[in-house]
Amino acid sequence: MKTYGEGDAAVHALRGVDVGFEHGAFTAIMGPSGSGKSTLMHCIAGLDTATRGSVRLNGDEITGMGERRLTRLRRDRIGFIFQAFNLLPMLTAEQNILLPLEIAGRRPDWALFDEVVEIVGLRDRLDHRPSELSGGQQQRVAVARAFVSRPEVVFADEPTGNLDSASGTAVLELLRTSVHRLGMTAVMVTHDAKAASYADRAVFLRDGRVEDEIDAPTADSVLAAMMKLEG
Ligand SMILES: Nc1ncnc2c1ncn2[C@@H]1O[C@H](COP(=O)(O)OP(=O)(O)OP(=O)(O)O)[C@@H](O)[C@H]1O
Repeated sequence: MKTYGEGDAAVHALRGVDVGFEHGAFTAIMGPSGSGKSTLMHCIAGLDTATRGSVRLNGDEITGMGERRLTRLRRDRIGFIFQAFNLLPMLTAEQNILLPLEIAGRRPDWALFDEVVEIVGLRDRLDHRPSELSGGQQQRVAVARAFVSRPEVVFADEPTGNLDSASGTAVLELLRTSVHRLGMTAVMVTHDAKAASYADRAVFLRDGRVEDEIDAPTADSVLAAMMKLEG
């Protein structure tokens, strides 16, 4: 449960959401604007705290953790992909990919680095700075950065929101490939039915509640579920 504000001004952004994200799967969180998608992602990623209830990452309770422990948890156990790429402009693609590991004081797993770079197709762009890369390539750097530390879960918040349709499709394909080939776990917030169709499962929110879910979603089945939700 997540409530913003108090009394008459209280907004119940999440009400009794009970949802799990299976290891090794790529899950999409869908729902109309204001349904609580971002709030849910922020609560499960340790970016915000649920007002009541429990959030567990591989069995560890994160609700009630202080800011310092949450910062460490996000750094060591979670990968993030944002709509706005969030790369550092003065670093090369390779340096951007390795930065979270460096900050955590961890040595890269070079075999994994090579595999991730191959999946995202950036081998010949590793020395380029973000300004020398297209939007789609920058997001591929962000995908590589999220997976190269082998986090327990990768969260992607509207990862194709800033991309044209072809680059967006490429990013979704390699997100799915990364999850399946590397045996990792990802959760993506999106309002795009086509984007959700790349996931193994789509979970639908409305008014802060889980209203529906679909296994092996297609663009059509997601659109139908959205129509039902909004109708
Ligand atoms: N910091 C905040 N303070 C007060 N209310 C908030 C805050 N953040 C979100 N809300 C409210 O909580 C509800 C859920 O918002 P949330 O951003 O999680 O929805 P969303 O499904 O991600 O929407 P969108 O698709 O438009 O991004 C909305 O009614 C929103 O106005």
